[in-house]
Amino acid sequence: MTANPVRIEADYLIETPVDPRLAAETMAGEQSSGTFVAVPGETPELKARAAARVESLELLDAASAPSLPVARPINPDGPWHRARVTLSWPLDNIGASLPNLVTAIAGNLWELRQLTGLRLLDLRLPLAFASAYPGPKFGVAGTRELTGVNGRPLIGTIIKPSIGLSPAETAALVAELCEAGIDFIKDDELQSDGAYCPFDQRVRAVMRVVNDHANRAGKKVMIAFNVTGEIDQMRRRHDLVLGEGGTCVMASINSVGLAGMVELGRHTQLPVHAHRNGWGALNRHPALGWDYTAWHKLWRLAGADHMHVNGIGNKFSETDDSVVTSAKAALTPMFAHKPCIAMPVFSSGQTPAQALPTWRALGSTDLIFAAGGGILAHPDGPAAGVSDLRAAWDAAIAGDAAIAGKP
Ligand SMILES: O=C(O)[C@H](O)COP(=O)(O)O
Ligand SMILES: [Mg+2]
Repeated sequence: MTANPVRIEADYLIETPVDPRLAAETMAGEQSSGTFVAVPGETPELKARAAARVESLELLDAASAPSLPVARPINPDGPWHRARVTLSWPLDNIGASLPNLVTAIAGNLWELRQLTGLRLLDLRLPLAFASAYPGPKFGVAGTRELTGVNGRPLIGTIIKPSIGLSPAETAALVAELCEAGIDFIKDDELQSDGAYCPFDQRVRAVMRVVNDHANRAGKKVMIAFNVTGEIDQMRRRHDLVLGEGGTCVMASINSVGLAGMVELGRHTQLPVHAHRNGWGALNRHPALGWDYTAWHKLWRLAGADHMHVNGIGNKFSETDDSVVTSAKAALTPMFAHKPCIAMPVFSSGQTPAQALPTWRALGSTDLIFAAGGGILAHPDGPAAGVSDLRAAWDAAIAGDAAIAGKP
């Protein structure tokens, strides 16, 4: 059997009380043909075919204490070396399969007692993944075409209160926002198909006002309806949105999982807005979990057209640098022939004050800038919230910092 030379690569930050080279070899072994002890069948031929490999290891500063607990610590007094490690796997171990990719690059290795810290930083996938998965069907260009917005970000909001409004109340708010000139509105991720705001009734009520407005004003506002659910429900909800003339669906990607998102990505005839709620559990501790740069590639391949990246000066715990790195990653091509660009969505405590710093940090207008409280809590009402945000972005792009800083 001749080994296929095509390999998957993943970069990690590791922290370990053992020799980092040994720790990296343990990761590679555990995640491919090895286990805690040599087994007879792991022949040199089998290893040549199936073993993961340590491609590179760069020593970094040591930690002063272990970042993560270990029940039976090895070398309890340290030192805890840190290193950047690249591992590779033969593509043929798993084929071009996103769910199995996650098991290979991000499976049991989180639990290894040889590691007191492990973070997956980035990954590089063979072209077979580009062929096997849909990727975004609309991306930036398709979203701009559907909304008619060019040369500036899409100005958006989130229905607030997030939950509690009836379909008629939701539609009334949408009508007001359409009149105010908004480009994009999304359901909050907490709003799905509850008893007092059923999905079907909400879509019909909202699309009635969106279509009316489009007929009168010639501008169809993009509404990201939250279709999150089981796979059949998502397909059915998507079809309803499409049938009512809607132009976007939203899914909570951690809730529907990779298989759910892949199926939605294959089925969809509309842009898919990917809400990343739950992300904090995968990212918040610096010595554990994923960097967005690695993680978001899974969802882009699965079909995410819009990817949430938090926002500058957000209401959560993420640094501005991390937010901007994520947004730039979403706009960086994954494959030369299939870039899979996803439009970054800045959302979380956003107001007109963040327009200028966002523009300066990103240097691109290819984003959705979604302000829930930042528009709907405006003292002069939602229409004033929309026009202030639009003015802040226009001024930022035109270089007028004074107006862009207006609260
Ligand atoms: O789903 C979202 O993106 C958030 O609910 C944002 O809401 P905010 O703009 O009020 O923080
Ligand atoms: Mg929300």
